[in-house]
Amino acid sequence: MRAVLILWAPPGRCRRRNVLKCEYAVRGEIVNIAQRLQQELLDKPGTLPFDEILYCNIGNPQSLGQHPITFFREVLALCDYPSILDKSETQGLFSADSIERAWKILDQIPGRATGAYSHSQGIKGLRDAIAAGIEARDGCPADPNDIFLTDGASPAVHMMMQLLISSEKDGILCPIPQYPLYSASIALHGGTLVPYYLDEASGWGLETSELKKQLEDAKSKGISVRALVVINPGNPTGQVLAEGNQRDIVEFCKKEGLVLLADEVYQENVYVPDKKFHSFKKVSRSMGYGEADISLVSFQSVSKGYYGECGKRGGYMEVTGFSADIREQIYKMASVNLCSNISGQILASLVMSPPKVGDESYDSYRGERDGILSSLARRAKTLEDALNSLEGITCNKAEGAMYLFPQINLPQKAIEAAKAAKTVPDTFYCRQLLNATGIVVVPGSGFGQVPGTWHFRCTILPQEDKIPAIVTRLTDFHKKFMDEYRD
Ligand SMILES: Cc1ncc(COP(=O)(O)O)c(CN[C@@H]2CONC2=O)c1O
Repeated sequence: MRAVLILWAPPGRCRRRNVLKCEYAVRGEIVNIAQRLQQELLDKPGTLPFDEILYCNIGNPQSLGQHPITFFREVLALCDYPSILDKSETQGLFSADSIERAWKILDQIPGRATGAYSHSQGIKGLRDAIAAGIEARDGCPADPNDIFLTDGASPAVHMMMQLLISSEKDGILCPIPQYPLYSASIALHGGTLVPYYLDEASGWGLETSELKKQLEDAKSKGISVRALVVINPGNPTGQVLAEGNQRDIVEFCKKEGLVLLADEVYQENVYVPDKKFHSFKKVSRSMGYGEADISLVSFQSVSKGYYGECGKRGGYMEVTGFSADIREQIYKMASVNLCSNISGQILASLVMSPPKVGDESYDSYRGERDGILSSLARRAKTLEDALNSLEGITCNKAEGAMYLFPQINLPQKAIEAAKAAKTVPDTFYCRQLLNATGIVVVPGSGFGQVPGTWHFRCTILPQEDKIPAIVTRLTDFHKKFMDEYRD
């Protein structure tokens, strides 16, 4: 059964209240304190117990020293300044296949101008390349007309929330812990977040019994649940779903007529040998479900993976299983923003259609890609082991994505001290950690957690030579903190 979207919005919804309700902890209170401390380090060197701020709050790899992929940047440079292509010295500066790919892309852009508006879904030739990449990944057909290129995955998520939510009676099932883009977008659009709790004891497992329970609970409160968000690999939790679990989720959405919003921005970030990324598109088609059976929106981004091109703002949503009139509304929404930026569009096509075996750049591309991913896997393991060695901390493995999300069993004295400081315990801990070490992490309360449990999220992104210092500073701080607040 296909999901039905209500495209009518009640008059007088208080948008100002929605803005006030909206929160985004990844760049919240702790980061604001860090930026003040950063200025203090500049203004008054030597006055703080550390000499640099280590930003472990945001999945922003290149801000922490990760290099971009050479082939991607060669193609971008050539596309943005095509007259280089006519110069004889270019052959010696750029690989033959990046020159060839740049010509191919420019021939697909009207006027060969990356400064021109494009089709509101994105340049058709680039969507062809992305669709081909999806087909190569999944082994099932992908239609370029189902692809909407966006300025990162974030605006695509906002667009879908705008379409799905018409009042606070419209609910969206979201994982807890969740990436706060979802809670923020649902708040901004005046909807209701319907939580389903991931099971920390089973490595952040997603049980369909929990989905059913939360769905029924929402219905009993008069909430009409429209969609189910799944983030796979998970942020902040780092789990990679087993294919059988994904089949159960597809079955659940089909049975309940829910739109499946599959956030797959970490699809290239899988670090454990016993897990593999399967797209929900591939899983649903392998179950024999097609356009008429399930409404599925798959999100991808150029911000993650091994490319980490966060600032280029590229990504897409693949929209399948919606009726023509709803597709028309989605296109209308996209057209209001005219188009996404062309560099982001080009990058999204390169991410989904990178150099192949035999291409001149393949070996260097493969070396850069594997080097980054193997380093991320090592950093994840080192930090996971360090966290698990600390008193009162348990940390599930980061099977994928870019984060660790340890649980801290805080002494009652620390909980009382947090209350006295008019803050919640995990924020109190993160604030103390920052003030003592310069390490910036995000309190678990910014992602949601089982009431009475406390966590923080730390990225695995600082370069490997920085990891020992982070482990040392964190370990020393934690020992002192636990001694100070021991019951
Ligand atoms: C699960 C998930 N979906 C979407 C996005 C948005 O990506 P775009 O850059 O394409 O809009 C992010 C970004 N990750 C945020 C940003 O850094 N740290 C985070 O947790 C994310 O983690």
